[in-house]
Amino acid sequence: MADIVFEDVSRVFPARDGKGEVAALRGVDLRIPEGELVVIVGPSGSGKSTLLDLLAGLDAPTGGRILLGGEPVTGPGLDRGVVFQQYALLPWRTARSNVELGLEAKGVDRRQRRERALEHLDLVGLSAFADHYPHELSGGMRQRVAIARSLAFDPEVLLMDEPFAALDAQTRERLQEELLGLWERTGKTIVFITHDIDEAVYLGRRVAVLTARPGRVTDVVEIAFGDRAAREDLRSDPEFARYRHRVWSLLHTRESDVDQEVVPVG
Ligand SMILES: Nc1ncnc2c1ncn2[C@@H]1O[C@H](COP(=O)(O)OP(=O)(O)OP(=O)(O)O)[C@@H](O)[C@H]1O
Repeated sequence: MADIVFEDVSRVFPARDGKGEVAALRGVDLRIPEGELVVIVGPSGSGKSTLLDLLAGLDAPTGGRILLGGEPVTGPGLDRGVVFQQYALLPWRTARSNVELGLEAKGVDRRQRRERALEHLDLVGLSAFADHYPHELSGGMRQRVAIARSLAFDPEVLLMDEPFAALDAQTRERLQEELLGLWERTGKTIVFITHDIDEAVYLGRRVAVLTARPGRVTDVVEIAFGDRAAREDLRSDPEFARYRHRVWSLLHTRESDVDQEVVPVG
């Protein structure tokens, strides 16, 4: 089972002004079962991006360890696809050719690359735009291409760092809906980072709440709406408001920890 386990994970950076240290994460414990959609929510500066970078293998913890399928994460790998806030598409490549990128790295032959790219563009509703360049696409479409690119090389885990934050509200809601559909169809493990409580409650089957810096998981809220499809406007549902309040309360419990941001050394 490709479960993800954070065991007492810390990440301390040297302060940018050269004086002391910044503890971005301290003692993070979290288990994410395979196939789960987990949202990690936390205030600005609580170490959300740091946590995702560690899981992506783009950075290493200064304490504790992260296991994926029982193996410690020691660097980036094709078992994890990452989608960032900025689309990170290559402007000189078409949508299809951008989706093919990861497949090239995997050594997939040309014909299969093309097929897989088109299949995944279809999955995100962009078949008709395969030959368009990023500048010819809207923000939402570009982010869909980025998602298709991450899924095309069939990673076990999809890591998403505030992927919809730069989009307008309507597009964001549409992409949230699409992401849920994608998750149901593909059964991928998805770790989604956001600072937006509504987004967390709407998407997450479990919402892990980080304290203010240094980030630590205070609680994991299980979200179970029963029959989502039966509710026309889930966000207006009283149950949604209750979950929202629960997460909000957890986010506001440990703000005094901000004082610990800089720890002098020596
Ligand atoms: N390379 C670095 N060097 C020094 N400090 C860093 C470094 N990277 C992150 N930090 C600090 O670690 C803390 C957590 O940063 P991080 O970007 O992970 O938070 P975040 O929760 O993603 O914030 P936001 O929601 O604002 O993007 C911040 O105080 C940040 O300044």
